[in-house]
Amino acid sequence: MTTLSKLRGNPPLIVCITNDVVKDITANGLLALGASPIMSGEKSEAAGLMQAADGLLINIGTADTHKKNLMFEMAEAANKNNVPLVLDPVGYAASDFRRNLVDELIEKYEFTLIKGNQSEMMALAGLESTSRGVDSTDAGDALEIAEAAFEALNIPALVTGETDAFVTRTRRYTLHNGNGLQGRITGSGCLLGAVMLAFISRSDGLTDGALDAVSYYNLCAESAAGQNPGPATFRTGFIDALYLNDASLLSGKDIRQHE
Ligand SMILES: Nc1ncnc2c1ncn2[C@@H]1O[C@H](COP(=O)(O)OP(=O)(O)O)[C@@H](O)[C@H]1O
Ligand SMILES: Cc1ncsc1CCOP(=O)(O)O
Repeated sequence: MTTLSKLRGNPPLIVCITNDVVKDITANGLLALGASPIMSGEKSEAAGLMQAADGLLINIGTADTHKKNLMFEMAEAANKNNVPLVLDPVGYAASDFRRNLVDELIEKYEFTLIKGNQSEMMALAGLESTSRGVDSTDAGDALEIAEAAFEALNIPALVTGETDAFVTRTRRYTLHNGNGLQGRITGSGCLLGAVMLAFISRSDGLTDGALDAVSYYNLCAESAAGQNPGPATFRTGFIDALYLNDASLLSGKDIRQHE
């Protein structure tokens, strides 16, 4: 059985502590895919939610002091219950608050995966970045950035952009599907973190789950872009594509393994 069929047959509960901009697209994207999203804003729910959860996403896009405490409580409960934990360091270099929050999260908790765009991951890896906000302003070598991020953080790392790169302790890949319209809607990086958790929670291994997730997601974007030339209809078509396609779409994946 494919990971996508397993996911659809047994929808994973994905808890999303995510930013205020993308809550809607994250919930709708996960539901369309076949997963079960829940957003939370209350730290006293952490123990109970993490006993039932199949994944926890921490996305710092609109974090504040209240959400920081919530993130710590949830991450601790996720680690206690061995719940896969993904970190999206949105706008890492944009402020000291964001940098300190992410650095503290990484120091305190065990993350299954960290994913970010080139600018975010460059800054995290200690490389010089031109970043100012939440969008990537850099155009470097995705694989080199992912390697540098893994080396600096010791966490499996996905760098997103026109080319995506995934690096673990033993494996290095680049992924070449996707469409430029993904950069023209807000939330396409944020939703990907949640989708990755859904796949990882139903996959036999982190790498297979991560590669299937990114490829399926980006192939859905390609198919939606074919029929929707502008961002607003693309966004709708993309959610439809997450629902309408099945694992056979993955025959179009373009993944390259590197030595
Ligand atoms: N120019 C592009 N061509 C193809 N895919 C893209 C392009 N830009 C972004 N993507 C895809 O969009 C998703 C979000 O990536 P990115 O825009 O880098 O993240 P963020 O929204 O966090 O800045 C990823 O799945 C990535 O592969
Ligand atoms: C615009 C914005 N501001 C804070 S979070 C956010 C959304 C970022 O979403 P993505 O990085 O997935 O495009």
